[in-house]
Amino acid sequence: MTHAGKRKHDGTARGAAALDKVPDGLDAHLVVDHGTFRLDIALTAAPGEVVALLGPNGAGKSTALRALAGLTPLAAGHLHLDGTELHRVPPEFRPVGVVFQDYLLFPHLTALDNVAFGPRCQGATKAGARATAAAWLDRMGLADHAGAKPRRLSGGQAQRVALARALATSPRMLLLDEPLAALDARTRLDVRAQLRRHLAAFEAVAVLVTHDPLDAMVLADRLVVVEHGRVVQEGTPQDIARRPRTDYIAQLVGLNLYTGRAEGHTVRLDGGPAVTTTEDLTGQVFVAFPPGAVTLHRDRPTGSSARNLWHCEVAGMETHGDQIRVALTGELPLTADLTTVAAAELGLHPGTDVWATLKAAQTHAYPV
Ligand SMILES: Nc1ncnc2c1ncn2[C@@H]1O[C@H](COP(=O)(O)OP(=O)(O)OP(=O)(O)O)[C@@H](O)[C@H]1O
Repeated sequence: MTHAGKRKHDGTARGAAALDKVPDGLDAHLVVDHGTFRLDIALTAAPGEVVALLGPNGAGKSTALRALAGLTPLAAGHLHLDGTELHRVPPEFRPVGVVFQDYLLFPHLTALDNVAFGPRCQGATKAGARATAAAWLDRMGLADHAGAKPRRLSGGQAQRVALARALATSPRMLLLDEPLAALDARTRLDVRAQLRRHLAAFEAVAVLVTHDPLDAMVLADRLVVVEHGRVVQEGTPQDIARRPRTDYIAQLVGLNLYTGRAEGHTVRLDGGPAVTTTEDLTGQVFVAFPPGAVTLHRDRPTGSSARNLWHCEVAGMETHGDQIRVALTGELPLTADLTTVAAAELGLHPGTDVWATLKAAQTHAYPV
């Protein structure tokens, strides 16, 4: 992947001038006022980079995407794409392609004419636009469906036509709103893999909005997590999964997450007990551990090598994949994953008194 900031410097005056140029890609500060809801996020993306806006319902993701597309006005901030101020460019003249959640294909046009629509609007001849559209449909593996009307396309095919339609205009920024949300689970798997390949081949900026962490992690190079109209964390999927900074993200990636004050290998959790960790830190920290790292016992264990031991009560249980996810309250509220056999052997039910152990090596502490 290219990166906007990394420009070659040839040491000449021209090289120096190029360095002064505003970097290519997206540089936005989006402020949108919806009365009771205010969006205020900074967003950057380099050409070739795929950025996912991830967040719970109502976080402001669609509002951000609409602002990027020019469909919602900015109350303040700026919107630069490849050094051009897009803010004042009418939506139809922006070099931006949008794939909407329900694709919004023209029902009366064939797949080919849906895709040809953009190039035609950009001034291509009818034959030229159709040739461009045919090439895109071919690239999407849809050459055989060029003459089909949208109602005859499957969800996955319609999604690819919508993507082809957005890409056929050679946009400098591709916006995707919940690109896989309209698909059933089986189709989703295939379409996700295809979309990943198309996004990887796309050389300009791509921003996608999703509340599905798997879509975000698979499709994006970088995640920007939005809650209540603000960015709460951004980074690579790996970094976010390893070091969540809010409860929402911790739940998303399936980790128990706490804050506390570290002194060496001991973290005194805010309003809770101490946790022994392998990291040697000082000051405010996060402590995270996966539910699968917790072991439950009916009797207080003796001789366990685990450094952490808490007295808890089962608050609830639910199936989680092929495991049982147990919610615990007590000394430390936490979630534990057990095999069905282990849960049966322990005879767990809401209200059961249990002891939870956790090895220091399975915790992860990092500065706030
Ligand atoms: N045109 C509008 N006028 C007033 N309020 C709006 C408008 N559009 C969105 N909102 C409000 O802005 C907030 C953010 O909505 P938005 O659709 O951007 O969230 P989201 O993160 O995309 O959520 P979802 O995942 O449910 O689509 C919500 O509280 C919503 O009610």
